[in-house]
This record gives sequence, structure tokens and C-alpha cells, in this order.
Amino acid sequence: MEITRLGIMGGTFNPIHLGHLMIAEEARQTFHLDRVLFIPSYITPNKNIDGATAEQRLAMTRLATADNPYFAVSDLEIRRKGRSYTVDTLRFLKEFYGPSYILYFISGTDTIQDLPQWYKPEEILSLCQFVGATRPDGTQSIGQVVEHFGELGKHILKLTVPTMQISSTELRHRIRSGLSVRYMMPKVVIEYIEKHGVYQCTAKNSRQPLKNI
Ligand SMILES: Nc1ncnc2c1ncn2[C@@H]1O[C@H](COP(=O)(O)OP(=O)(O)OP(=O)(O)O)[C@@H](O)[C@H]1O
Ligand SMILES: O=C(O)c1ccc[n+]([C@@H]2O[C@H](COP(=O)([O-])O)[C@@H](O)[C@H]2O)c1
Repeated sequence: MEITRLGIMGGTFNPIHLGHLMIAEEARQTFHLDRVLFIPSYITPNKNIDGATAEQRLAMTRLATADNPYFAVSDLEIRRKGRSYTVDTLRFLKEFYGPSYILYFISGTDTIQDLPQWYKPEEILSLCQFVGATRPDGTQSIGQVVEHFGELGKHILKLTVPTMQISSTELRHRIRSGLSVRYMMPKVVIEYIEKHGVYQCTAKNSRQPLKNI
């Protein structure tokens, strides 16, 4: 049986930024993933989603990932509606793809530290390998979470990634304040935000011509 390793990058992506893309690419390389599927949530459990519709978050995720042949996007959580519980998504994917697919759910350390409070975390770990991206300085340990799950903790994999202190919250704040978000997210996403006035964006690049030196 030929094995396919499928990465699942779940997130609110409000908006998607370089931190998301970087951990997905690092996970792909480190765990030899055949593809990484980005799945924007419809309603992320325990999170307020302000400023962009589900369709806009999906469109931005599609634009951001289009230039990577290993990346794909699914709207399955948005079509399913309701709260986007990861266990439901993994159950569906396991059933849909069958036993020859190994699923790797990719997350940041802040996310994995909350895993014990998620809906059916033990079942989640039995359905996938759960990748927790940590900083190289090791200050965000996932050891306690691994211990919490006993034998199933073996399904939690540590991924060391370069530090990137970008968050969607910070980006929404910057856009609303008219501050630059250049080099923090793909250019195509910035263009989409400007074109559609997402996050009440009104910023327009205005620059003075520079006198010849
Ligand atoms: N800068 C980053 N570096 C590494 N992982 C990240 C980074 N930002 C987000 N992640 C991870 O990506 C996944 C999806 O995150 P999400 O879409 O909620 O983005 P966010 O920036 O954390 O959003 P918000 O600021 O709105 O809470 C989560 O597992 C999160 O831990
Ligand atoms: O299933 C759960 O209980 C659960 C609780 C919190 C987060 N998640 C998922 O984890 C992913 C990252 O969530 P967030 O809050 O960092 O955007 C996203 O796919 C969420 O649907 C899932």
C-alpha cells in the first residue's frame, strides 16, 4: 500500500500571514508531506472572528497559497457550517481518503498548549500526528502536553521553526490603523484587502517623488 502523508493546516486565517505559510512549509519539508491542505474554519471554537467573512478568509487563503504546488485549500469546514471542531474534520478526511493516508495536523505552540481543552482531544490524537511548531530557543515547551496524553502523547511531534512574531490580531490592528503590513503577508493578500476594503482598510500607497541625488 502506497502511503500518502497529508498535512492539515487548520486556522481562522483572519487574515493568513507569513507565520502560517512558514510553519506549513517547514512541516512539509521536515515530515516529508506530499501535500498540505489549508482549511479555514467557519467558526473557530472559543474565538471571535471579526472583520472578514468566511468567504473573504477563504479567498485570501487561496491567493496566499496559490504559488506553492504542494499547498491546496479546502472549504470543507466553511461548507459544513457550525463550530469547526477538528475532530469532525479529521474523521471526515480519514473516511474520505482511507487507511493509506497519514494525517498531520499542523499547529503553533500556543494552539497545542490548549489541546487538552479541545473537543475530544484523545480521538484527535488517535486520528492524526499532531505537529506543534516551537521556537528554536525552546521557551515554549510542549513536554507537559505530551505527558498529559500518556501513550497517545507519542502522536505529538515537535517542529522547530524560526521565530516569527506575526499574528492575525496584530495585522488587523495595523490595517485598521493604516499601518504597513508589507513583508508580513503575501502581496496578493494585501492587494485583496485593499481592493475589498477588508478590516475597513482605506490605506493607499502615496509617496512623494524623490529628488534626483
Ligand atoms: N507567527 C506564527 N508562528 C507560528 N505559528 C503560528 C503563527 N501565527 C499563527 N500560528 C499558528 O497557526 C495556526 C492558525 O492560527 P490563526 O489562524 O488563529 O492565526 P493567529 O495569528 O494566531 O490569529 P489571531 O491573532 O487572530 O488569534 C495556529 O495553530 C497558530 O498557533
Ligand atoms: O476542535 C476543537 O475543539 C478546536 C479548538 C480550538 C481550535 N481548533 C482548531 O485549531 C485550528 C487553529 O485554531 P486558531 O484558534 O489558532 O485559529 C483551527 O483549525 C481550529 O478549528 C479546534
